[in-house]
Amino acid sequence: MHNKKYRIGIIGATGFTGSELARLLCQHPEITIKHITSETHKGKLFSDLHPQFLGILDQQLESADVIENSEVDVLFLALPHGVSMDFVKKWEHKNCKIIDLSGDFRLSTPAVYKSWYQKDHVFTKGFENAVYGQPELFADQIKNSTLVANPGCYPTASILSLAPLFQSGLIVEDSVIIDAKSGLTGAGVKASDTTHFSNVNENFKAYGLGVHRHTVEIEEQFSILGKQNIQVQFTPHLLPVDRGILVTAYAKTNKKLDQESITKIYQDCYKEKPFVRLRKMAPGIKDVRGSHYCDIFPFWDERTQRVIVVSAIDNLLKGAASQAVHNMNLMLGFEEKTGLEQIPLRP
Ligand SMILES: NC(=O)C1=CN([C@@H]2O[C@H](COP(=O)(O)OP(=O)(O)OC[C@H]3O[C@@H](n4cnc5c(N)ncnc54)[C@H](OP(=O)(O)O)[C@@H]3O)[C@@H](O)[C@H]2O)C=CC1
Ligand SMILES: CC(=O)N[C@@H](CCC(=O)OP(=O)(O)O)C(=O)O
Repeated sequence: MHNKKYRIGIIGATGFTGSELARLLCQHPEITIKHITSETHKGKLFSDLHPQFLGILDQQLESADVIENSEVDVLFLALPHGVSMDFVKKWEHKNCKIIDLSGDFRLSTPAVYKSWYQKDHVFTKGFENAVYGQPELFADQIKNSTLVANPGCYPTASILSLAPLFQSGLIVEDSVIIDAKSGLTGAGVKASDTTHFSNVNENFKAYGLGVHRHTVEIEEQFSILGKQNIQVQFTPHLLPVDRGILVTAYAKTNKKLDQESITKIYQDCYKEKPFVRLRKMAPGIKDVRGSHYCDIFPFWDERTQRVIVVSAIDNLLKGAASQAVHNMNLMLGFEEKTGLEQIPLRP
């Protein structure tokens, strides 16, 4: 039997992204799941909570405190923001790599974090080491890092939609509008008024206008790629579906393009990126559901002289769990596609 060398732990395994991580990692050829934690359900079997794992991962959920002295090679934090930072603080001096799925280490400074998350950061030192884990853009830094800040779901779809044009210096500063829609699992496993069936079913609404924390995450990454200070207008919407994010991004360019030239820019940027697929027409969320793909269609609107880019991801996968596994593959030196080649699930 193939010897699975690397041991991993998932803190917060009962949540939506934690259980998606478990699903992917159960089938990963190089790792073994050593610990899965839950505070609310410690002592129960994972498969009692998530029956889809029956006979596959009948492992006991432990309290995160109990595993503090255990050794793992990679620790995934699938915890709410504001909670993850405590665990990074506790684990960062140990000989393990940490992949944090929350927003706690994605931004440039503790001050920026405080202004968008309305919370003091308890582990500001982590900002010095954290690498923004967008594998298509920062693979070299990710390979050498010990702390990866896994990108947010809306930022993943938004950043990949316009990165080629920012890298080419073609975007007119402050012309970017991002209209984004997410399925309900983006809101986490805990029920709330927002996620109540009758508030979501057959409904569709915008939220977080002008204040959503992903605005600054997207702006910071565009500013790095475009080498200038970028502001974006970002509006998220809640879709009455389980999973999926669709982004429609609009921008002005400082040079006249056409469909052929814009297609070429995207082909050049993503030619060696196996999980970005360039489409010939606007993708839908079902085209990527259950997979690690980000499907993108860049369109030049000759009439308005604007670029319109549509991108689609699965928020729980490319927007969270599979992106975290992609980062792990880079950090541990595996082939980047290992364990990530699921074909999208449709209809
Ligand atoms: N859902 C999505 O599409 C995306 C989520 N993310 C981010 O990933 C992280 C996880 O998201 P998601 O899986 O949706 O969240 P969930 O709310 O579904 O799950 C979070 C888990 O964290 C555990 N938890 C909560 N509070 C504590 C605590 N104080 N100490 C220890 N464990 C705690 C809970 O488990 P228990 O009570 O069993 O201990 C819970 O199952 C979040 O930061 C989120 O913002 C990022 C991109 C996309
Ligand atoms: C639909 C929905 O509610 N989505 C979440 C974002 C998803 C997410 O988890 O983002 P972070 O990792 O940055 O917290 C929201 O808007 O708050």
